[in-house]
Amino acid sequence: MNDQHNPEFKPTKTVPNTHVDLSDIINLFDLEKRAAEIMTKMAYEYVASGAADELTVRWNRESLDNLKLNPSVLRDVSQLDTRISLFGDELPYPILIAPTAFHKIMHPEGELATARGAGVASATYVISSFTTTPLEEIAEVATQPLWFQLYVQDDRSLVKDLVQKAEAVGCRALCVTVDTPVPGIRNRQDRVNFRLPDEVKAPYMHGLGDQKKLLTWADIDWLNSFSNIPVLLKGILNPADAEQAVQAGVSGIIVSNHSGRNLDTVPATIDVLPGIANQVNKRVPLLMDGGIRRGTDVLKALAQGADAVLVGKPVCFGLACGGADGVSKVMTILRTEFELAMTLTGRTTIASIDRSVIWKPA
Ligand SMILES: Cc1cc2nc3c(=O)[nH]c(=O)nc-3n(C[C@H](O)[C@H](O)[C@H](O)COP(=O)(O)O)c2cc1C
Ligand SMILES: O=C(O)C(=O)c1ccccc1
Repeated sequence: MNDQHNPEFKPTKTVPNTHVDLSDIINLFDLEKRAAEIMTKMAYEYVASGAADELTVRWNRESLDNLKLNPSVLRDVSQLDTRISLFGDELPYPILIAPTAFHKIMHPEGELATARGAGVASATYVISSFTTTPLEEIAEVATQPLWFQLYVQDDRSLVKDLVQKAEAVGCRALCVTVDTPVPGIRNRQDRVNFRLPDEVKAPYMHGLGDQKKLLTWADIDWLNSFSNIPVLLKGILNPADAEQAVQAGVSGIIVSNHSGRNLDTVPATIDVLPGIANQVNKRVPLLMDGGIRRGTDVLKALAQGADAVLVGKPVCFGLACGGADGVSKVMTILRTEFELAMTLTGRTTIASIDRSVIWKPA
């Protein structure tokens, strides 16, 4: 979509209206480089940074890189089926847009551009509690399933209202983020004195810093008691918590370390995934995020037990560089790479992607 031809497009002073030529963007790493050149320093540092020494940020990538693939040859790979079913919806491929905050600091059209890009790419978009656009407006432009990510704030009656609003606009699932009782150490954000520009508002949130009544398992029971949509927990990193989540009756689990943005030195998500997958044993869908940048990463995550993955930072960079076009480009690049990875490893269905895809020394 071209901004100039979009009747809803209103330039703001929030971010420069940079619309990059996306034709030289071949992969998701190209996009991050381009984003670093065109985003405001504050927005770039917000998106790109991790907690403290960023060891977990690095490990997410290193552990994915260190897994090697084990192709099977001479199989008929002329027909691929990449569809999955999640909570009654069919997704054409197993990659979702992770919830990320403050899209209007990345692009003037903010979450509307993200929703439009998701629509073009046939991707499910998980809206952040820190959306800078009202849910109704996002729902109006969305053509693919929306999910909602929930941060539980102290005022539980407002939390209930927000869940009900998400349901009312048609969100299909609720991802309750459980890894952020307090914000992590964000040295790079502190150095640029990160704050929202005055004209950008997150209408549903009153900040994370003032959470005094901490979220506990009792709150998950409470959410389950009234939510009419499936409740997933986002930010699980060990089998014991995954087991407790299943016992609590959640509908799904997202293995996540918040892209290494919260507690530095927790392990890479791809490393904890197999143990959690063994524990959960397919009782509920298992999703994973953190460092997914290549189609082979998606394949590896599915091989280690995920049913689907989410991508965060690349979508932010795509949004910054090209609004809806940039978002759809990110998803389409990853989808295309994933299909190639399936073809070249001889796996034509999602069900056929198991641990045998990962190479092991004899
Ligand atoms: C800029 C940014 C903002 C984020 N905001 C949220 C948020 O509001 N809620 C949440 O649950 N996770 C948030 N996350 C974490 C993502 O949902 C996701 O777990 C993570 O980004 C996935 O890793 P990746 O970015 O390496 O793909 C954010 C991540 C980034 C990069
Ligand atoms: O940046 C984040 O990762 C995040 O989840 C968040 C969003 C808004 C405010 C503080 C943290």
